Amino acid sequence: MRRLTIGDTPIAGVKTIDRQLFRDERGHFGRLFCAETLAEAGWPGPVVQINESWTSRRGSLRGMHYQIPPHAESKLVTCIRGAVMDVAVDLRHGSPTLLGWHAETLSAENGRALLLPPGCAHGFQALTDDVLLVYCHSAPYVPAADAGVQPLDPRIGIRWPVPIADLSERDRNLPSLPANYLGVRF
Ligand SMILES: Cc1cn([C@H]2C[C@H](O)[C@@H](COP(=O)(O)OP(=O)(O)O[C@H]3O[C@H](C)C(=O)[C@H](O)[C@H]3O)O2)c(=O)[nH]c1=O
Repeated sequence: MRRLTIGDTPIAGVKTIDRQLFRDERGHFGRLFCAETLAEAGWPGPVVQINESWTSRRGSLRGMHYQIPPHAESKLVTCIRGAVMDVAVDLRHGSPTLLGWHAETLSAENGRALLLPPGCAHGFQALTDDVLLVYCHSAPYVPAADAGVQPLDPRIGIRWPVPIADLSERDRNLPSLPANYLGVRF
């Protein structure tokens, strides 16, 4: 069996990555990234930065974030402690699924990760306390390119599963999309 198994989602380029976890009486061992396999899933090049994100409370929500061109990035999100509902939103101009969203439950237990292509905003809600995510990025963080859309925007309509606990000031104030929103040319 392959260490990383790629799955499609209804949004082009958004892929599930199922990680084989080798379990024994000590615990488990699993692969987080494989250039050869993830190239098949559309990963564009080297991993440029790796980040961690720790969220203490169930219900906390982070997102929806993306980097604007020319700093758009692919992102691989892996949950190594706890569980989240992880969400991708399609913001690509001309995409047949523009403003569509897709959610996956990522957890340390299920070993599932989510790969997002450039042009998709990312966010998640913690389904447990004490959640730890690892992010692989295909482009560096550029503060001036750090953009976001409102996670509670009714035009997107993400159904967050549990009552929202913590939401940052920034995320609370992210813009909702205009009625004539056509997406971003990535
Ligand atoms: C994304 C990023 C942020 N930062 C700095 C900027 C802030 O001073 C601090 C916290 O950033 P932020 O409040 O944007 O963190 P989150 O709200 O967890 O956002 C992240 O989680 C959402 C769901 C994502 O998909 C993004 O990867 C990322 O935006 O880290 C960096 O130094 N490097 C980075 O790559």
